[in-house]
Amino acid sequence: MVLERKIAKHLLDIEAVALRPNDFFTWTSGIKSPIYCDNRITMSYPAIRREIAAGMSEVIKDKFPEVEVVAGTATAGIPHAAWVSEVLDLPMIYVRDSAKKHGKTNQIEGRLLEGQKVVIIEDLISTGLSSLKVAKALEEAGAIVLGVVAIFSYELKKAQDAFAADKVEYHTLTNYNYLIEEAVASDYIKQEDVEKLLEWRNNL
Ligand SMILES: O=P(O)(O)OC[C@H]1O[C@H](OP(=O)(O)OP(=O)(O)O)[C@H](O)[C@@H]1O
Ligand SMILES: O=C(O)c1cc(=O)[nH]c(=O)[nH]1
Repeated sequence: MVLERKIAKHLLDIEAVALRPNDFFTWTSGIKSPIYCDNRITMSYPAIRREIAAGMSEVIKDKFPEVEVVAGTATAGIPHAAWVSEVLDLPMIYVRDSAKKHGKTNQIEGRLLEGQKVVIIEDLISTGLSSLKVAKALEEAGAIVLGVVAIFSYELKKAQDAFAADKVEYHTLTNYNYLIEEAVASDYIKQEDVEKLLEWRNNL
């Protein structure tokens, strides 16, 4: 089984994926969705989180070999960034959604030096705006952002456009299409649900 299908299967098996066709979830962007993928659940499964860290590390070695620092996005990207930085033996930082209101008033925590080459670790990409906000904060702090690596993406057209507009490269371990394929193969959903789920995503 290819890694994309394997990770999708793990997300389904640990019930990280929830479907609520009659009571939509609200995403961070405000989008109302019949599906929510809670990748935070992967923290509770050491074998799966190790597979994610190994997968992300391979992507980084392949696509961003000059990386010097791994940056986690607050909050869900932080634990994965920690595990990836351990695999790659690299420094880690994390980036808050906004600057702290007290203490050192940092948005970026950890040591970031001017001109360092950074890869951002995110758990999930919907519109991509959270990742791109982190990329902007890092660039404003003097970093060179090589790209973003995430576990999952809904592959929304608006996310692809936003990453392209900001010239930020991104890679994910799996995505919505693989998740749906795997959900049908594993009998989590029926063929009739597939059309509805794809139509909903394609119309966003
Ligand atoms: O691509 P986007 O449309 O920006 O959405 C994806 C973001 O939403 C979730 O974070 P959330 O805001 O729920 O915060 P958390 O990481 O603290 O749980 C997720 O962890 C991503 O960071
Ligand atoms: O866009 C979001 O906020 C979002 C969607 C999703 O499926 N899972 C998640 O953690 N956040």
